[in-house]
Amino acid sequence: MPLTDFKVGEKYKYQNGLGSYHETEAVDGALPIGTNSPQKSPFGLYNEKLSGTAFTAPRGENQQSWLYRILPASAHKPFEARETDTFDTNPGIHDWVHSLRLVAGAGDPTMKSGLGIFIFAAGKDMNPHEAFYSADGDLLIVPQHGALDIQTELGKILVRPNEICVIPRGIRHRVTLPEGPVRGYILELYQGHFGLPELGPIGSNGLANVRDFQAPVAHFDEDTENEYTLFAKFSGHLFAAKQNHTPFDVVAWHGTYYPYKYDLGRFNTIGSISYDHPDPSIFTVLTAQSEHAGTAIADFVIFPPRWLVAENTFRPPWYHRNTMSEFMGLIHGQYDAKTGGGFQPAGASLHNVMSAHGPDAATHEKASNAQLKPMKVGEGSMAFMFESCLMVGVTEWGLKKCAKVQEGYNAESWEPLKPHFQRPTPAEIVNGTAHGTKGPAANGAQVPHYT
Ligand SMILES: O=C(O)Cc1cc(O)ccc1O
Ligand SMILES: [Fe+2]
Repeated sequence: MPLTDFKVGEKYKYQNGLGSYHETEAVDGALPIGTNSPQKSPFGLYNEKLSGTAFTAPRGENQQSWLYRILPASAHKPFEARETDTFDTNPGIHDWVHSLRLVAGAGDPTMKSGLGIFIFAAGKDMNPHEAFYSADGDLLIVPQHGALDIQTELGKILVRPNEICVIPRGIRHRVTLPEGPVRGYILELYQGHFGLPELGPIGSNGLANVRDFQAPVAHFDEDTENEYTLFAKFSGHLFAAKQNHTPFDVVAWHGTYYPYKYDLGRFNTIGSISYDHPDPSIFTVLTAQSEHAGTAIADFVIFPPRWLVAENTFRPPWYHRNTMSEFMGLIHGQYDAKTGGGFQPAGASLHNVMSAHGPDAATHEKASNAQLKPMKVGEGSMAFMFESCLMVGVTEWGLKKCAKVQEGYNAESWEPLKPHFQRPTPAEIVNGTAHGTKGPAANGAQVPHYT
């Protein structure tokens, strides 16, 4: 069910549409008309451009916004290196910035290539006089527990479990926790940007619909008295700079480069209404394509509650080996390929390039004997996958320090699988009854098959 049906109040206001040109002003008349960079902007604001792509990127890809603010972003003292891996000075309770743990990744932010996957678990608000940005990439945030109140330069966003948000590279933000501790996953995209997948024969609507993505409206604070600390993640390292004014002073903005949120409950899920289990690409919410069309640096894929009606079909995911890597997480409920108990909410799995995987033994047993009535799977459940064409390496933290690795994963999932093969008898072959199962023949038609 969509979450965003109920009112969240005046504090959060959004404009709908992804890839759209948006414009918003917190004070009427703050956007200059017919010019981006007038000699003097309305109300004495500074003009500032924020580029999300090279100036010369083709129009279809170009992303940039114009910000009209009280002081420009450059008005800060020099950055100094801060602890990167050692911020655990206050054990157990971290704010957003210090809660991010790199668990896996591929590539290198200095080359603007690849991605990083983080787990976060924060227990306290960021200080009111702090802000953070990542120069390394776009942050796709998937909360699993608790709400994130994210004040960005471009406005405020509330993100709860079953919603996601994207904060593009460079956008300053501050995270507070209105409902207490939070936990979740982040995919940081070091190259390109997320967009919607092509729909092909599906047609002009379906999957995640454009209008369900929400960008914030402009919101600004006025403070040129207090000292602020600006944290930056740059090439995987943390830096901090002081400034004597709030970074959240953008009175109006317009453009195509902005943060946005999406309620996963609004996803229009499509599946097989005849037979066979389709590829999970039909569940892609957002994709970041490599230069090779159809091959993603990162796909964000979800497994929402849905009806399964396929006839004569082994309905869970098939056993498979993939040239892509598959990092999965569970927001809530149970994933239909893992009913044996190993994969829990807030957990994660990684099936790297060519790692053989599929339903665990309990799921196989159940699904291969189930009566194939229409059935709803995933009720109250939401699993997701970060799928990448890259080989994803696991960090020292992911392998050891987190101390959460499920050592018996293979043993519990697939080693209990039993062979069921029965060689046909010569009589069965002669009688022509040894052809295996026939196709679905839902309408009684003969399905051709060959021996
Ligand atoms: O491995 C997984 O559980 C993810 C997955 C789901 C699916 O329905 C088909 C392929 C696939 O990799
Ligand atoms: Fe898979």
